[in-house]
Amino acid sequence: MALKDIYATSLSLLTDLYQLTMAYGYWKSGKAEQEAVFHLYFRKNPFTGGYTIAAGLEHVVQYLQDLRFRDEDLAYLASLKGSQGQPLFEQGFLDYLRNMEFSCSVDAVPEGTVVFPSEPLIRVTGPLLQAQLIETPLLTILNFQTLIATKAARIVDAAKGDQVIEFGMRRAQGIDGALSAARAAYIGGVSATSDLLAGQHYNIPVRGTHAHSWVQAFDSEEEAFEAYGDAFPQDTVFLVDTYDTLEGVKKAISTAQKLGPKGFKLGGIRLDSGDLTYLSVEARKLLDAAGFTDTNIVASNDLDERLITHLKQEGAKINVWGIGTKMVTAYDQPALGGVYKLAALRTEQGDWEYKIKLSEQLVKTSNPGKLQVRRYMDDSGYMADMIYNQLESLPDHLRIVDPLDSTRRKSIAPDTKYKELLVPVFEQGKLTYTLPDLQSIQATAKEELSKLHESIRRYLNPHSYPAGLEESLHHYKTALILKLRNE
Ligand SMILES: Nc1ncnc2c1ncn2[C@@H]1O[C@H](COP(=O)(O)OP(=O)(O)OP(=O)(O)O)[C@@H](O)[C@H]1O
Ligand SMILES: O=P(O)(O)OC[C@H]1O[C@H](OP(=O)(O)OP(=O)(O)O)[C@H](O)[C@@H]1O
Ligand SMILES: O=C(O)c1cccnc1
Repeated sequence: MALKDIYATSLSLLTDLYQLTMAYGYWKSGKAEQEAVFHLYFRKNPFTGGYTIAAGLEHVVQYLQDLRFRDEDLAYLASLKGSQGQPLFEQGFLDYLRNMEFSCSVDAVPEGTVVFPSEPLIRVTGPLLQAQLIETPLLTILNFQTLIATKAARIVDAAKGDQVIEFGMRRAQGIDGALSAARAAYIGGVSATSDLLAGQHYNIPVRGTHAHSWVQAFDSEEEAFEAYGDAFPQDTVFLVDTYDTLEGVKKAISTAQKLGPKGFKLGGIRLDSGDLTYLSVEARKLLDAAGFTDTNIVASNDLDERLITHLKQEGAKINVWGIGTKMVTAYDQPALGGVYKLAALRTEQGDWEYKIKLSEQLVKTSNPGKLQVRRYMDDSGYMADMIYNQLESLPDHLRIVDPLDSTRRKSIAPDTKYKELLVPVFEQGKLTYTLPDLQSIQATAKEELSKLHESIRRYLNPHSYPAGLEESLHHYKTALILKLRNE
């Protein structure tokens, strides 16, 4: 199948084999329709940071809206054989899949929202078979986009108001790695991408300069700049480091002076190697001395939030940052590690039975119930988050238990303002949520970050934001762990 056709077909098989074998097992044992609650959450903020930006929900919605097993999907499943050559799945099960319509309720945290460990980004309530089947694609989509949106937000924060352009496609982890990263990076706050496919599909502004090969293709740097300037007289950026950076800056200036009378405007110069502080300071002096005071200095070369911060501290005169590899590959944390866990099952009597996954490490033990996250705030910003079980009534006096030290508890004063993070997205399979456009999501992320204290946003040893379990949920969880361990 041609590459372009893969993404054009059904994504119903975008899941692990074990989701289908479990689905078959649920169907055979009569558990397929049993009502279940699953939560998708992560356990640690990425990049040893203090926050995470939720991203990817729009693609989850599109995937779920289109979740139907077509003839070609079922034919493939019918072709799968066990070790004895017998079909893996019975025809009756394949017929069940053919008629299956997505009927779960989905609640999710809107894209661009800041989130913290253990908080459900998505909650799925519905038939066990369906709610299980979608685990892998939901994780695939949200883990990656959330990771990249967070990385981009850190980089944009380090750039302190300078423009950041995403240049990563060539170094991304494959085609969707590039496309999804461009979308997520935009949510995280970059101004533009060099990726035209992302520009076309996601309406992200596109920007670019030129490569070293452009300069190499001419007999001299002057000729190269002049030809590019002739072709693009407005806001052109010349890459100046092909041979000798400061000589390149001088040639960019003389070209701009030569083409000026024809209406040419030098938008910027780009530095892509060498000591970026020294070169940007010297380049700024040359540009200013020639009257090009509003010409931008763009820098690229394996940059990330740490290097940008260093360069700024060193006094670099860079005001536009081109960031590729380290943003789209989420350097130096290649995956978010989000998980999807069963938290409640409805019994035959109609009651909810809460479920937990035990682990030697407390942070890896899942949370039981049907969870919601309440975020408390005052006029200066966000104060604390409380994860609670919506199926139980809340006590009058609310306290949040620190997940890392259960002796530390934070009382919530009555009448403290709050919002609930999970909002309805699908009600029994029907989409009830209006998807915001990407520009609004980017604005949401910016506003959300402004509500976090600076000490939580800093990239080095940030303060941890108070987020934990509501006290009665904490007690229930502890009792359940003890009961299961004793059993
Ligand atoms: N002043 C600086 N302080 C800290 N790091 C810097 C500074 N200037 C550049 N860097 C970073 O140092 C790294 C290596 O740059 P270096 O100059 O050694 O090689 P290079 O410029 O990539 O060489 P080339 O691209 O020609 O192979 C890059 O990640 C670059 O962003
Ligand atoms: O450095 P990044 O953050 O990944 O940004 C993207 C890089 O892509 C281009 O490099 P190119 O492919 O020409 O290779 P280079 O690294 O030799 O410059 C560009 O000049 C940037 O350096
Ligand atoms: O337009 C640019 O300057 C660009 C695009 C992709 C990668 N590096 C640079």
